[in-house]
Amino acid sequence: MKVLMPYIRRYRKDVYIALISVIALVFATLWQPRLLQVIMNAILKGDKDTIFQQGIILIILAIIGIIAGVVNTIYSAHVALGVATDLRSDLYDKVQSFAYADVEKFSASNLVVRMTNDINQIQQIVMATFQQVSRIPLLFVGAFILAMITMPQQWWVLIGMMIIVIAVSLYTYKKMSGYFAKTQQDIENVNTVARENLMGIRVVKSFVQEPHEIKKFSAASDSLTKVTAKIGYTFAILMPAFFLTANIAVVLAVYLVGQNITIHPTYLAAITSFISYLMQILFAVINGGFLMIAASRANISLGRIGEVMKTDPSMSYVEGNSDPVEGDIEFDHVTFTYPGDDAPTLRDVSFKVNAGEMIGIVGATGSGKTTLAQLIARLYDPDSGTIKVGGVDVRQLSEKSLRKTVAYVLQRSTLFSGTISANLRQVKEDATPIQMQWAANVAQASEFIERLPLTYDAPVEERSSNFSGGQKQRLSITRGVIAQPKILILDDATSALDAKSEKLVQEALDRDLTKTTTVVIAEKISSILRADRILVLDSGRIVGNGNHKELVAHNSVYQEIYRTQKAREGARS
Ligand SMILES: Nc1ncnc2c1ncn2[C@@H]1O[C@H](COP(=O)(O)OP(=O)(O)OP(=O)(O)O)[C@@H](O)[C@H]1O
Repeated sequence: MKVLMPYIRRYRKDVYIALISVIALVFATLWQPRLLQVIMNAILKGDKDTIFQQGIILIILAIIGIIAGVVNTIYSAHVALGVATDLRSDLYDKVQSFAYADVEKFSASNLVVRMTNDINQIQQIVMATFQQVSRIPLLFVGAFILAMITMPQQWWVLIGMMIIVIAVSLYTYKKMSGYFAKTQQDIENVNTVARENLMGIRVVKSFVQEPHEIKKFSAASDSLTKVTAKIGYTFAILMPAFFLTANIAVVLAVYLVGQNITIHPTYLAAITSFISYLMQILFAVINGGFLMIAASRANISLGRIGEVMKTDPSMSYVEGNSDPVEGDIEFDHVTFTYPGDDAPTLRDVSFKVNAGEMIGIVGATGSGKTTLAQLIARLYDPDSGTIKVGGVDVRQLSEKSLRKTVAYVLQRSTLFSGTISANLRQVKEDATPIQMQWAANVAQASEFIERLPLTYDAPVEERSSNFSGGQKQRLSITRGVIAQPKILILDDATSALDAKSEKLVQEALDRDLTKTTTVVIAEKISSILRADRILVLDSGRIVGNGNHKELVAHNSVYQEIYRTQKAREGARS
């Protein structure tokens, strides 16, 4: 609730209107049976004046009720939609402020569910709160008092019905809370399975994994179906049970009153009014139950949203200069462990790279190459040691300055849906067509971009599905070089290019980005032969630092990798 109150306060005016309209609505609802009673008695007496007068008041009251109901719904919706929109936007901003490790901790699909499904739950409860919360107690107490006034001798029928209905409601509420918590968890599981499947659809298809994937999805979906069905069954039993209780109360009241109706004809009007109040009490309890169930569901959602809102980004940046720094890189005794891991992935790593140099990083799979690159871009901070870029500790650089200095191109390129130029302008807002063309030339992308009907304004579909793997990599490199960064990290970023294109990219980088420090992580040694220096990683340690010739002559790990690759190439040719 603490999370929600500041958001609700922003809509004070709408809240007041919603609450005032509820009071008008309750008044109209409660007063109508009373008026009916007066009119019925007047009919029995043949008092036309009273029938006419009270009839008009009854119509006015009904109109007031309708208007108040509509106004209440409109303003409750204003508050609910406003709160949900603001909360969603703040949640999104919060997630944007997260470090990479924080997003990994929650998982992307989990955060998506929190931003969509959980926010929807909250929207619904806020709406229900301003429609029902003040209405239910007013209606309940008002109907109870008026029922007692109308037929005081039937007090025990009233109390009996209330005890049964409230007891059943409380029991169901307790049971339902557990079901709703499980529903939320199951929705998340279904989302995770569906998301993983759809993101990896090519792998699923190519490895004929559909039956396995269907089984996985069915398990998650079945669990959700089961718990949803349990909720449905409980409601299916609950509603008729409530109405049965109310009907028994009505029959009992009618039976008891009916015996005396000839002696007291006014009882006829009173019993009609009494039954109306009984029904209003029943509706108040049912709606109260629904509200409690929705509240318990929303409370879980609120907790999940609060958890994200309360999480401080595990990494913060200093404010300050947004200018890029020079391209030197220095690792000084850097050790790094992934959050939650026991053993470090990088151990006591030290090396220096001068601005403008090209360095290659090689090592067996899992040796820590990507991790090392991620530390240069400060996606994580090391456990110990320092990383300097342009002579400054990366922790002392503003985020803008670091992003302007370091461009990181990944093997699995992520382009955003929109257009090619919009993707390039994400890195360089004021990129001109000539600059785009230059960057595309470096990445060997201009040839295919210029064949597209809309060239640089060509659309990029979701997950860039309208481009081939090689084209995606070229576009990513284009985006990486467009701002002429001081440091360019290519993390296996040319793996989908053929040898000739890869060579052309390398030559263009040498020719056009002479001042840029290039860090190339490559599986193939042929990709880094021309590097000024090559770092050899083995189980998170640097075991070699030299050029190709030196390493081939003296470094056993490098020799092993080189030999294995040569043998593989020999076998292929
Ligand atoms: N986000 C993560 N959380 C926990 N452990 C991780 C994470 N990312 C990588 N690792 C682990 O760190 C080790 C090094 O991974 P890294 O990706 O740096 O290796 P790599 O040398 O780039 O491998 P490859 O050549 O296969 O890309 C691996 O054992 C990997 O399982």
